[in-house]
Amino acid sequence: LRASGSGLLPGPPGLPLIGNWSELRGKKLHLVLTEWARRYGDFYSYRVGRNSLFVVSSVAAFDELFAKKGSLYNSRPLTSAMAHRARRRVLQTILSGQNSKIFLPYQEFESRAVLVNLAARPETFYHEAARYSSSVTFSMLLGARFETSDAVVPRKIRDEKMLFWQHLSPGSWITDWLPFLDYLPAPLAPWRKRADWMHDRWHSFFSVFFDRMNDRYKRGIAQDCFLARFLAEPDVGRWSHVDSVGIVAEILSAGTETTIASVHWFFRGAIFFPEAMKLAQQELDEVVGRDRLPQWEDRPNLPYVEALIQELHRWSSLSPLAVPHATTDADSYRGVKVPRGATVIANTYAAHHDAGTYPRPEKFVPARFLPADHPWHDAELATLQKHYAFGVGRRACPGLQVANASLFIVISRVLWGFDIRVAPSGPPRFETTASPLVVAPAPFDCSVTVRDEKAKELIAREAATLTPPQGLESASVYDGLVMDWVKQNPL
Ligand code: HEM
Repeated sequence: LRASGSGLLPGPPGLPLIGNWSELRGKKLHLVLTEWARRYGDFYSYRVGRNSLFVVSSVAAFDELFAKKGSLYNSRPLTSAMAHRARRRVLQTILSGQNSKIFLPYQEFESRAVLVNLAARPETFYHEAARYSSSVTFSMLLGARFETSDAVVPRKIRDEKMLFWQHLSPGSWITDWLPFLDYLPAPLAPWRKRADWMHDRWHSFFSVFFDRMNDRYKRGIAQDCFLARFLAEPDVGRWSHVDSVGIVAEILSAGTETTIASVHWFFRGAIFFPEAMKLAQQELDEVVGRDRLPQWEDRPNLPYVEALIQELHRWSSLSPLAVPHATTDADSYRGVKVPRGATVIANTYAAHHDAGTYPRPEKFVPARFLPADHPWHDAELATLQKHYAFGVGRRACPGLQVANASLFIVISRVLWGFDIRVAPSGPPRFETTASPLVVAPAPFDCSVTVRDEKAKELIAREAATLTPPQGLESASVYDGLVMDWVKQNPL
């Protein structure tokens, strides 16, 4: 316990000057913070340099701080580019409510393409997940789609994102969110130069997409897409290049990798929890039958598939620490003083893996999210029927509806058409990718086979008739531009 205002704040003791830095270096931050939550409780702080970070790790504390005291706990640390209010408004307008329906034709079409591609080359399922999610976001934002699962652009976006986080953080990404970076003199803060370099690089990379569309718009040849509509707004002139490119960067980086990771976790879950997948297939066969694919209209009649997606969010916890929040004013919680501008991390991974809240948390059991009157409802495991995968409080993910629709249509169709089993080489080891904000399974093998003759026939018919929604161009137009950019911006 360390003194904090009138209270004593639990947390790991750490060393003078560097705080807990050395305990975090090279480790997966969410795992260390979860271990500390077990030791120090659901509200503790740790230190990096002179700065204290507060970690909140239980559903009760999420509700108390991010919901009840929402006006105090839902800002972003000042260094975050995401703090931009106007940008948030635009993003929310595009992504939520009725507008999220703009994505539906793309999700509809691309999920059919997934079936066709999986039937032809089942071993590419890992890349196909990336093609699907990238195509949905690119179609909406830029009016372009990826035809093949080995496209260069989604991989480059991911590489740049990894680089972004690695370079902004000397050892631990969270330091980017720390005000103390700003106070250290330059010789003690070599990362600041790197951070500037990385911000410039990030902006320059996403300008490739923005500038091309801007140019097409000016020449009157832009296809209908969100970016073209944004450029047509009367007050667009008030937006700086940095902010406009920032919208493109945020949608491409926040929207794509998360959905890709979800689909990867789904395939991994299917290998280890076949009984859950069998129940979903049983429901699909009863509700949809074997003569057609699941459609949007089926969604309300497929509660088990819906529950499977909720459980996927909880079980995977792919954004384990959400995005750090900051306080807008000083507060006191459980007798502990939380200063104004403090970084507050919602450890949703820890909450999702707390056996008191979600019994047997390591198990993938969709039945815990089924309504109580459903015959497959699992009363023993169903204590809390909500999760925090999209973050906490007012800052929660604006892409929630888009993401859930993307997942519903692709997961219901894949389960309708395919069996997913352990690969002949055996079950995959547990390895995750190193990205700090999004944790995904590293590439792995599994066996994906068409379920029956009905599925085979229907997918063959799809293959013969599938045509993309009108007005979309091939995203390969960006391949050359992105590769030229890579050449001009070597590491
Ligand atoms: C499985 C899919 C997804 C997950 C698990 C997810 C999760 C999250 C989380 C945890 C946050 C931070 C919330 C907080 O601070 O408490 C976030 C923010 C955000 N997400 Fe998502 N997300 C997903 C899909 C998407 C999609 C599809 C889009 C857009 C097309 C999107 C756009 C954003 C944006 C723009 C923010 C930043 C909002 C802000 O800073 O105010 N996300 N997401």
